[in-house]
Amino acid sequence: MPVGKFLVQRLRVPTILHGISRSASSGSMVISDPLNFWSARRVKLNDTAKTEAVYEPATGRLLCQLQHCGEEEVNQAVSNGHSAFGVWSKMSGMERAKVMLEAARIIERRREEIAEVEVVNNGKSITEARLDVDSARLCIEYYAGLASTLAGQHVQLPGGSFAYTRREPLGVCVGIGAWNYPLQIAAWKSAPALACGNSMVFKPSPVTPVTAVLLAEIYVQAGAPSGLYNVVQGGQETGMLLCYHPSVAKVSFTGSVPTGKKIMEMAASGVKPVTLELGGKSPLIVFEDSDLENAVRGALMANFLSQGQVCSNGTRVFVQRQILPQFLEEVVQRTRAIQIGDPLLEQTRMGAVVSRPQLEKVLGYIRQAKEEGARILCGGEPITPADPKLKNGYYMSPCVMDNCTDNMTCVQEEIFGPVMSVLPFDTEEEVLRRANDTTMGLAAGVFTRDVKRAHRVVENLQAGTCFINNYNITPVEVPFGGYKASGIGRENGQVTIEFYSQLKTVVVEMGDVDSLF
Ligand SMILES: NC(=O)c1ccc[n+]([C@@H]2O[C@H](COP(=O)([O-])OP(=O)(O)OC[C@H]3O[C@@H](n4cnc5c(N)ncnc54)[C@H](O)[C@@H]3O)[C@@H](O)[C@H]2O)c1
Ligand SMILES: C[N+](C)(C)CCCC=O
Repeated sequence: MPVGKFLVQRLRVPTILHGISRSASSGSMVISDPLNFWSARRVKLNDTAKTEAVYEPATGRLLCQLQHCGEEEVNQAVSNGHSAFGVWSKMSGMERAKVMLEAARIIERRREEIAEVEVVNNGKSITEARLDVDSARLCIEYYAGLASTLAGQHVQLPGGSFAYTRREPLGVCVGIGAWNYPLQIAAWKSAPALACGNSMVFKPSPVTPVTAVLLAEIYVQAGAPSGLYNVVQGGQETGMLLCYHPSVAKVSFTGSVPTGKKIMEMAASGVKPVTLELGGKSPLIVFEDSDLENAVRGALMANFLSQGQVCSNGTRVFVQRQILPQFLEEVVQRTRAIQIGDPLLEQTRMGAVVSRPQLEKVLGYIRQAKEEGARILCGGEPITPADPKLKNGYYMSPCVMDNCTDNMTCVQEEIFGPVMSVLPFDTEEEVLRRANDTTMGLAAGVFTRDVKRAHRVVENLQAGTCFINNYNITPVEVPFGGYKASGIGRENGQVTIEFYSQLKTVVVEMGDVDSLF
């Protein structure tokens, strides 16, 4: 990692963020401005609004108070979205691209400060947060590039008549996000939506409400019409108001499977299309002929990014029995070496879990795994870093477990924390059956030097995204999404245009009407 380069950029950036005072050190950022956003500005709700405390995971300190939107505010945001849609949907793709590219340019310029805010709100390391900001920017750039390519077909009909199709936007799209990739999720949803000519009302997770609003300000600064991308804050109630809203054309959701099912039911009542990016319990298969060094690196990337709070994580690591001892030795050694601590420090590779309840939940899974017979090879303990300002933060050591079996809770359920379960296997046929034996199917990975086996295995894996000899790489040019209960639709790549637009067929008669009556 070119840490030196990052450091230089960090020192160069301005230190003032709208409504946020900071100095690049955990425990010092203050967020005072309202976090709801429509009419091209931050909106303070009246004092009767429901509020919720938001914490800094690194220190456990109160970061801000979130005001939840109710029916009146959701109506205002959707109505703003509607007004913007009237303007934006009539602009050419090139005109829309210009605004989006300007937004991308602003994000690039403000990379460091945005990444720092993400760290303070989410707890992930600054190194990872920078990559998330890059992914958000790249996604906006990518869809800006596609905006002017949206086109229909011309179809010749008898007698000189013809038909054509128009690819049209849907209207006001709702985005609802999870807390693990707050800015990236907001960008992965808004970029294709806006490129297609839609407007968006986005609701971040109430745990991580801050950076989605920065994106809203950036779109406005880039020249977006007022109301093009709005942010309403809140939890389940606010989300439900959005899903049921009669003026909302589509819901794009990222979150857990149980919530995804509810979203689908609510959208069904209004016959609205949904994109669902849900959870996973993905397999990573390591064959005995793998490049062991790369397989170990891949297993770490598959389990410990973002404190293990990654939907696509390969948390069921199947290792062919012949190489199990060497694999475990290497994985454990490297896991023990992961630097845990203040997520704003350059050397930190694992920051804080997002919240106290999430930390307790993850530790609870580890306790249960032990009771069910798993052996803890390293980690799995709460940690109190030496720095006194971090003493109330939500830290734990990354955990590797073996002696796992397919029926254990830790192997069946999404833990969403830094916990790797290792399972031995003997044959390709056996591992495929076991890898697919789950209701979910977000991602999967295979490490092998045998190119034929690699492709044969991925062909038979029931997962929307498969990695060969790597893991958790998600370039914005390629589709990302799940099979089975892990989701519906895709994000990223050209195909996502289909999920944010609709086709209108126009039939043109050039002769007389040939009436049967
Ligand atoms: N597939 C993906 O791309 C992807 C990416 C990131 C996270 N995830 C998944 O997200 C989950 C973790 O995130 P989470 O805990 O924030 O998920 P969650 O399902 O609890 O919440 C997600 C969002 O839904 C909102 N919400 C909750 N109940 C709602 C309701 N009844 N109606 C409308 N909105 C409602 C929440 O406020 C939040 O904004 C994990 O399962 C993870 O795998 C998936
Ligand atoms: C960029 N990652 C690490 C693959 C995360 C994708 C989004 C899932 O949580």
